[in-house]
Amino acid sequence: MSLLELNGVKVHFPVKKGVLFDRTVGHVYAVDGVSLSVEPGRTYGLVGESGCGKTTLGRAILRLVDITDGEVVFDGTDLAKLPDEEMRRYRRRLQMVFQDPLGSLNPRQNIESILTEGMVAHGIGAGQEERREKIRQILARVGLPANALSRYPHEFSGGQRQRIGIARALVLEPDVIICDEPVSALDVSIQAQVINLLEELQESMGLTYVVIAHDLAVVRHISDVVGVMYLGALVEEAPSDLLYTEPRHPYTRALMSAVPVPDPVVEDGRERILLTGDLPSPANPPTGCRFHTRCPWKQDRLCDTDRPELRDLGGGHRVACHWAEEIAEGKIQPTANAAHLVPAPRKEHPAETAD
Ligand SMILES: Nc1ncnc2c1ncn2[C@@H]1O[C@H](COP(=O)(O)OP(=O)(O)OP(=O)(O)O)[C@@H](O)[C@H]1O
Repeated sequence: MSLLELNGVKVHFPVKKGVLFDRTVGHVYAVDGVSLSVEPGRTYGLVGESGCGKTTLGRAILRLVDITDGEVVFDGTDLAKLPDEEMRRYRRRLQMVFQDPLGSLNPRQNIESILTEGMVAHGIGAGQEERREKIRQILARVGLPANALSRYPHEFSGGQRQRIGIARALVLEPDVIICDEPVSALDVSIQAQVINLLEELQESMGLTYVVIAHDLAVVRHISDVVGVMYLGALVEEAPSDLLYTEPRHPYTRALMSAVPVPDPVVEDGRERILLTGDLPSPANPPTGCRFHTRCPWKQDRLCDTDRPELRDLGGGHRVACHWAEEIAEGKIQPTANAAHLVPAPRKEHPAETAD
């Protein structure tokens, strides 16, 4: 049974004009009909280009933005329709860790004050001493010294500040943590440490994660299931390894082909898809399949008229492309009008030439 289920979630931001910004002249379709589910204790990774709606979707789960339509079912309750008063009871159980730890920590508060704030608001801990003890335990769990309590955010390194951000979520004893680009502001050498910490905490505390990131390697490593977003919609979803080895949507294939592979043997024969053209505006998305304006496999039929829904390919693999099977079987060849396929030159390997 899933702990978190999204059904047709839409977040449309009104575009206002006029002297008083009182005239709605259109909408930004930031999230436009996303359905997915997250199992308890597992990690759902969300990837996609900047502006595709990942953060807005994360914020919608926590109801930090107004949900235009759809359901956000958490532990059997649709949060989208809950009155604000009742939503408060659920807030504690769903927390967010942000990309920029410094920007999300008040520089004038010491760590104890930052961590205590949410506990007081949610009635956790009987008094100051009990809360302090809990904070000490959590700081130890995230690998920070106990003397961090009286220090201020600027006194810590980027990686330590992200640990503080994680501790701030953990003191509230959440079930779900939405991690929005949790390591992209950190040095590469520190990224692995924070990812490992998130994994350890998940294991020991039974946490459920939604990890939002543009870095495919990070998402692959940490996620059980990965969803790929393009212009406000999921275009593909699969168990992590399956998605990376058998991407079926042209957009996913393009994303994957842009990731450098350290193994030169793999690199040689690899498909390279260079997407041309800008990402269309979410205020004016293309008709039909939203990817058709940049798709190397675009067909004259269906692509620009019918918006594809996610279809089940089996094994938890879902794809929103009319022609996914034909493309995979090589029955449809790429056209060069919207993107170039650049097959890498096949180099000879010593193993192949040695006699
Ligand atoms: N409050 C808002 N009002 C109007 N438009 C918004 C608002 N918040 C986000 N948007 C727009 O919605 C779209 C999706 O933004 P979002 O931040 O969710 O994308 P993202 O995939 O998380 O990108 P990034 O990785 O750059 O954060 C963008 O076009 C953005 O400009």
